Amino acid sequence: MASFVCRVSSSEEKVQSLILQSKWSCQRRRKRRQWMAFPSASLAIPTETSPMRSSQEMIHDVVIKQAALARETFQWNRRASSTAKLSTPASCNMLSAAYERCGEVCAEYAKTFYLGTMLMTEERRRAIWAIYVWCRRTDELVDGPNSSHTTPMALDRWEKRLTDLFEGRPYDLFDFALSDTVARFPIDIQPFKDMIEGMKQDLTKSKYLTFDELYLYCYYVAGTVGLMSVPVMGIAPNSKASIASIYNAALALGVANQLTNILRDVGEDASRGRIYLPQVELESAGLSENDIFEMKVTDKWRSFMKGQIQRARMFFNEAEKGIAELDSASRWPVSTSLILYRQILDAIEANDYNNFTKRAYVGKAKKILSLPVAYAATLFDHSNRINKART
Ligand SMILES: CC(C)=CCC/C(C)=C/CC/C(C)=C/CC/C(C)=C/[C@@H]1[C@@H](COP(=O)(O)OP(=O)(O)O)[C@]1(C)CC/C=C(\C)CC/C=C(\C)CCC=C(C)C
Ligand SMILES: [Mn+2]
Repeated sequence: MASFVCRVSSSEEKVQSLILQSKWSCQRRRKRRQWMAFPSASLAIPTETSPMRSSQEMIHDVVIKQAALARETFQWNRRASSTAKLSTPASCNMLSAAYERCGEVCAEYAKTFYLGTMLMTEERRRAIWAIYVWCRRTDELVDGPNSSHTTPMALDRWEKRLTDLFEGRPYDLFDFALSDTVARFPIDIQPFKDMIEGMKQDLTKSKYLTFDELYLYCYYVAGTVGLMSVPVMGIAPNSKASIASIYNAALALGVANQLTNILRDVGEDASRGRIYLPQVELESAGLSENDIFEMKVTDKWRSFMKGQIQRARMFFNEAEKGIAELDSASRWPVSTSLILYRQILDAIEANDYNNFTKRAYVGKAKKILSLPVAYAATLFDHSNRINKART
């Protein structure tokens, strides 16, 4: 990963601080939304007695804000995009080179995903590459080979750099591509800031007490990707769904992916002293942290895992409903990525829930087969919805 790992500027700039926590600490109570029911009582979110707002409520506010911004700015940005294009041949060449490098990074680090982007229009594909590279670099700050040098202050500087690129002051070639992307599409900075917040949390937090805590983490590091991507993927002009419901589906896809990542990597994470699985749920399944560190697949573990897998699948189902609402050219790649990721859950089952020492893996043949399956799913679901709307 060395070739594109970012170096965060060492200047001691003071950065605005993280907005969300203070904004979210307001005690405004509102009716609790139970939009995601849980498969068993032991997985229910224990928020009813808490005076604080649940993660779902707080994230819901972000989704509503993103949806409103997208509605307001879509027209404006489309018009602005013609002026966002750089005029001199030299800067045009540099921009093409910047996007090309983003594409190369994608192709190198996420082959299947890169293939998916080849199904999109050129403008969208390049934008998704630029977002991908920024996300990957952000993750590398806490997970990459130099992560031991990453401090919260370094992440503050990364955030300052983000603000700069959003204001048209990119720092390097990759930032240049993203800076162009955010000028072309109605993309808000908040999900990017939230991803940085999640990475900060990862530096200090190695345990999650409740699912509500884990859900917030999943939003930070993955749900945000859904919110960043929708403005690029585009919404079908004839979609009857509300923008907020489409953003919710995108959020659900990110959360589903991250929960799947967590379930796949239990052993690997435990060997780094990390347990993402909610402690309260482990306890009510009769499991302790030590059971995880000892990495034994017992019946208790299998039954616990069944519940966790069921919940991840519910998020995938929630996400699936949104795909038909996306612009037609974006449905296939998103559907492919959903089907591929969801198969990791099947692979955990096929490994008899040994996610300690066996990596759940989706083979090449299955991956290739997923392409026509995803294509058929988008055709079928879309026509189904159109027919429903007609009747
Ligand atoms: C309506 C509807 C369904 C719209 C679809 C919206 C959409 C395209 C959602 C995308 C969701 C998505 C792919 C989320 C990524 C989740 C993810 C894997 C997050 C990873 C975090 C950290 O995890 P960890 O460290 O445990 O994992 P590793 O071992 O390091 O892998 C991430 C690594 C954060 C960084 C995320 C990325 C690099 C992926 C960025 C992807 C995109 C910008 C493109 C998404 C587009 C398509 C076509 C799927
Ligand atoms: Mn990572």
